[in-house]
Amino acid sequence: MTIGGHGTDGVERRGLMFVLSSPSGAGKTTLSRMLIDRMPGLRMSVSATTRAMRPGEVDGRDYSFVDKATFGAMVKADQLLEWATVFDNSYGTPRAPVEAALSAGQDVLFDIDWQGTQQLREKARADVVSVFILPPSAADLEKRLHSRAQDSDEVIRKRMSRASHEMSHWAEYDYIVINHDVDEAFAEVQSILKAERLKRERQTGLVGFVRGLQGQLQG
Ligand SMILES: Nc1ncnc2c1ncn2[C@@H]1O[C@H](COP(=O)(O)OP(=O)(O)OP(=O)(O)O)[C@@H](O)[C@H]1O
Ligand SMILES: Nc1nc2c(ncn2[C@@H]2O[C@H](COP(=O)(O)O)[C@@H](O)[C@H]2O)c(=O)[nH]1
Repeated sequence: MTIGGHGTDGVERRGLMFVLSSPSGAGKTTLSRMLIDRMPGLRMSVSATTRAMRPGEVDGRDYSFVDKATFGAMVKADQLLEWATVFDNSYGTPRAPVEAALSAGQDVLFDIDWQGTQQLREKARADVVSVFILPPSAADLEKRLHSRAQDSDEVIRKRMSRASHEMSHWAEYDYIVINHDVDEAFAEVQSILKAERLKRERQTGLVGFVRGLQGQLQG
């Protein structure tokens, strides 16, 4: 994957793939929206899905809502960077927008499950930074799924019964954030992104930058 661009300080930097995963309802969509609003240089990856649109969701913003045949054709044409079946529906990351954003020096934010994270890691290990969001308790998780008021009781039951399995993948992630308070969790996730952007190996323009500084000192 071709990755490169300029950091906000003008030093060339490799774009990174910032992944948030969690059991359903722990808060990754909420945290993703806050990150996109408040962190310049970060683009959301809009997944394709065969699941039905929820009230308030917008096609092309929250997901690209496609039928099963279209999703199958995208898989066949290798248009998805990763894909998985979650809660009986297919979800996948369209490849082209991600590659375009990374090539333009932007970081890309993914709200995907553990299966997708594993696939991204296999493809671009050095560029993936993964964060697993945990709920403070099972009771809070259930309350959040109900308070979102977008899924039937049957769907919520399914998601609660999958939560333990989803959570069993926590140790595969680089960072773990417990989402007690949304502002605190946001501050933690934001700190991770800021620190990862400054990693020496990501700042590919540093050699030239430091040489320039040394030239100024000598001249
Ligand atoms: N720290 C928090 N305290 C209380 N409620 C929260 C907190 N974080 C998120 N919520 C609420 O919990 C509900 C679920 O959050 P959200 O939709 O972000 O979860 P999610 O992990 O993206 O779920 P899914 O995987 O199903 O998309 C939302 O109504 C959101 O406003
Ligand atoms: N592997 C992928 N998982 C994805 C993708 N887009 C979303 N998801 C995950 O699916 C579940 C359910 O999402 P919901 O919007 O129906 O609540 C959640 O864990 C998402 O993170 C994707 O492109 N690939």
